[in-house]
Amino acid sequence: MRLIIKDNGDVASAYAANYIIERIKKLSPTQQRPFVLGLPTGSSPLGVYRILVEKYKAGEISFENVVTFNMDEYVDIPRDHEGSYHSFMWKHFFSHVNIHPANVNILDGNATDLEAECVAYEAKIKAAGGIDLFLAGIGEDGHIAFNEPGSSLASRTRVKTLAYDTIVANSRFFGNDFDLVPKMALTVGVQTVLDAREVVVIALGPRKALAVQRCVEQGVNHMWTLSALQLHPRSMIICDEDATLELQVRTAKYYKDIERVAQSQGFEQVFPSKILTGFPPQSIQASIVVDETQSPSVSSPQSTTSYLLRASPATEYSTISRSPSPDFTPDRMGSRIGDPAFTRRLTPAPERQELQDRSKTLLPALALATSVNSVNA
Ligand SMILES: N[C@@H]1[C@@H](O)[C@H](O)[C@@H](COP(=O)(O)O)O[C@@H]1O
Repeated sequence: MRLIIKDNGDVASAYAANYIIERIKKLSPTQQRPFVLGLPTGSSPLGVYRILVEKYKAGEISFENVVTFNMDEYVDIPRDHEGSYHSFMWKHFFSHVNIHPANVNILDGNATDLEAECVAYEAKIKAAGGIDLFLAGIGEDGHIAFNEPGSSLASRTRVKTLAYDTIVANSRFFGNDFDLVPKMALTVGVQTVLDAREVVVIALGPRKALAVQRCVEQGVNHMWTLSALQLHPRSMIICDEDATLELQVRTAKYYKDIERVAQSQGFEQVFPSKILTGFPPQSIQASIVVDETQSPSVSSPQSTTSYLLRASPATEYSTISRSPSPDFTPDRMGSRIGDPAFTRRLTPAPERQELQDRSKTLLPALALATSVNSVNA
């Protein structure tokens, strides 16, 4: 996972927007092979959308051949309600660029069969060739999309009950009236996000600092679902200084340092194309029976993390060419070293030997003491 730390929200947003633009341009999308972009809502991506719109208006980028999939939508609020994610996306992004409305995909929180809507959404993502880049925000509790604490890290698009903290945090979009915030949402799953070829997260402000710390410095944990990105081969969190406030100084410095090196090596904006076509790793590919035409490539994705997150033991990694670990080989270091001290320590009953050793050193001393005493007497 890369962590890009910028001085403030504007610089971080510009970095994210430019990154997305570079990625779209690099792919040179066509109608047959569009760029598939996953998108979030919330206040964090607003700066990114503003810059994307500016760059579009300046003729620097076209969304003609871009297909989008939004992360989530509330259940049971009218599509044209100003708090709906449909309204949000058209207001802040879609109506300002040349995207085809038919290429915009947002979950329908008013579908009569919500489960079927979720299943169809996953199928639609797959039919589009998978998501090239998922832009995401982050909740204060570390959620990604609406994958609240405790969500399965293998989850897919589904109906989700919102956490109390999220309802409180999002009440600002509903006139600060807690009761007006929908209590349910449709959301892509953690695994849906992990299946994207690339994930870019924007995290701004001190309210996100604890979540960033948990997700970057601590382990993969379903209570901070963004932490699952640690399993993704190409994920990146772009944040401002305020969002790093809970990180150790050492961590922030480390990420700034390696980014400087990456920049000097020409890796700053775009990964070398061979990385993009080279996963899952050769070792995994070789052991999986797949139709050659379905082999992972830019146009036909196959996520490494799907394998990593599989519940059954991983069998993809061959152990044939690996020598067994010395830890499991019955061997006595003492017999190799030939030092009597080691041999002695490795006897089957060390306590008894210790007694024997002690008696060997104690008895002569005792004998000496006895003889001195008898002389003094
Ligand atoms: N479902 C969205 C998330 O996708 C978003 O990341 C989060 C943070 O929003 P903000 O950026 O406004 O803090 O809000 C909502 O919960």
